[in-house]
Amino acid sequence: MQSLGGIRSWPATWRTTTASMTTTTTESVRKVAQVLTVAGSDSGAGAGIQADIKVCAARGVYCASVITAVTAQNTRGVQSVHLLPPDFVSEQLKSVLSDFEVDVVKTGMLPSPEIVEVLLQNLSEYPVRALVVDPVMVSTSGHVLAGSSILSIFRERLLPLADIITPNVKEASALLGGVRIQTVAEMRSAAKSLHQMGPRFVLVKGGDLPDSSDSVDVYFDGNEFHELHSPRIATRNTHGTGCTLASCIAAELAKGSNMLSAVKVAKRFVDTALNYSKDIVIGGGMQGPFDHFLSLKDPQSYRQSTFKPDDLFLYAVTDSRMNKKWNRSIVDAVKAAIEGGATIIQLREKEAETREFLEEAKSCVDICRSNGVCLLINDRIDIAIACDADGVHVGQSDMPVDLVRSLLGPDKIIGVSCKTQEQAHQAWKDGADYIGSGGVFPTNTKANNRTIGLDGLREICKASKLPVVAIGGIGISNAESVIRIGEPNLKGVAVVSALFDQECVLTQAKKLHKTLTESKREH
Ligand SMILES: Nc1ncnc2c1ncn2[C@@H]1O[C@H](COP(=O)(O)OP(=O)(O)OP(=O)(O)O)[C@@H](O)[C@H]1O
Ligand SMILES: Cc1ncc(CO)c(N)n1
Ligand SMILES: [Mg+2]
Repeated sequence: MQSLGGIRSWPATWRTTTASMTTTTTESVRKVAQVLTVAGSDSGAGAGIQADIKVCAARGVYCASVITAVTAQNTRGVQSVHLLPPDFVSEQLKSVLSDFEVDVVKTGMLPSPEIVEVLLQNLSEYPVRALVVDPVMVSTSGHVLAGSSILSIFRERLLPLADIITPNVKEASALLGGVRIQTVAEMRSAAKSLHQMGPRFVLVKGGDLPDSSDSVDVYFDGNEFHELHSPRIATRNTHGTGCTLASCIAAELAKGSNMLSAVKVAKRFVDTALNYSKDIVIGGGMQGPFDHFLSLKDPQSYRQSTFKPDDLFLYAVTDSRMNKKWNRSIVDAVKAAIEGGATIIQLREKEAETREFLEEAKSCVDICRSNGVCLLINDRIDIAIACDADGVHVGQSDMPVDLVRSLLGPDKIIGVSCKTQEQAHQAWKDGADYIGSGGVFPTNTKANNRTIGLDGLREICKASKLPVVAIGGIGISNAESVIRIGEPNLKGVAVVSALFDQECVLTQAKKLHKTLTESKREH
């Protein structure tokens, strides 16, 4: 199996370009990111194959399905399980893997060692870029979906091939021979022991951890731990959270994300979907399914699963003249800014030729996506659509926000520059996601730009229903005074010269990140 280190990336969704229907000489081809789920069917459709297909569809990724078992299952529990013959599972695997360009295989219920065996054989014959193993063993209702007979083949042969495994606390305990896991400290030590079985990354899920007010998942990459916290949502609709999390990781990997970014997006997706569906009623039992398609009904909360206001913390805006002056490409500038801690990137290229800009923007999308950082394009809606950027930033004399929204669709982020309370209100009414406010201090980057000062910034923050990022003449020496205004919806600062009109972008980004972090801590 190829390692994830060499992961390829491409514009991944089926939105990106349209194939020409009329030309006969050159056929335009769209690459679609593809996941194959190898899992069991849940007749209640909250977990298993049905959840996997829904998640991938919601994330813009194609999902093929090889069924290992059929369960008679509802919100009250699992009534019966029927295993498919291993030979027939193998037939399905061959059908899909010999025909499709599968990027990532995700496994769920693998109910017998013979079925794991045919999976291993097919994976050696048809390598894929990444393998996500969700070691499903017991349903939340307590029914055994895969018994102890699968433990040894899991430990010895499947886990060593996995890029990531995602056990819940019970599954982690079973894989480790029954160790006690009841605290986050015990989850950490379980993650470490599981890592020694060979997977490249381990995520121990804490949805079922007793007595915790947070829902904590522990991620281990072999060196470092990350604890992913989210408030525990009070709902009965948690059936299928595990399948959803693993499939969302697979979908993000298929689109080109690195592992930690994929896991973070997946955790946020589960959290947003659970929150959105916490009071729906489907079925009469204790374990209801939730709604994966919130994007169709509540676009704003869907956007929040990829963009959150805190992403505005250190907002880097590129400038073609500065890159030319320091003789570096946009791509190198963006790489250095991200490495130094930039949390969102905007490409603002006023003089670039369209064709060249588009190619550069595509490369920047790949870099940003693999680092889990959103990329916005200034003003050029056409470029944003063509390179599948995460959104745009527009000024008051650019295209109006409601039109931008209708062109970009519900999933994309829109930011607007606002100097007055009225403009801030309008931006909110038109469906923007954040506003940029300034110039806070005088600047040379933008000619004839009125300075609003810290007082003007404070007024706009008070009036704005949207998160605010401050812009204009901000750098290491005055960033603290901006943070110090202490308005809760002021989420960060946007900078141009302070990063890009500098000899070393990386060093300046690191310094500014440190200054902002310290200022935030103190105020
Ligand atoms: N009530 C909740 N509120 C917020 N997040 C939750 C809640 N329950 C589970 N999660 C999150 O959902 C994800 C799946 O975790 P969980 O431990 O429930 O997996 P699982 O037991 O394999 O799920 P399944 O119900 O599919 O068997 C984790 O990221 C976990 O933190
Ligand atoms: C088929 C199936 N797979 C996985 C799970 C775990 O949620 C389930 N309940 N049912
Ligand atoms: Mg659970």
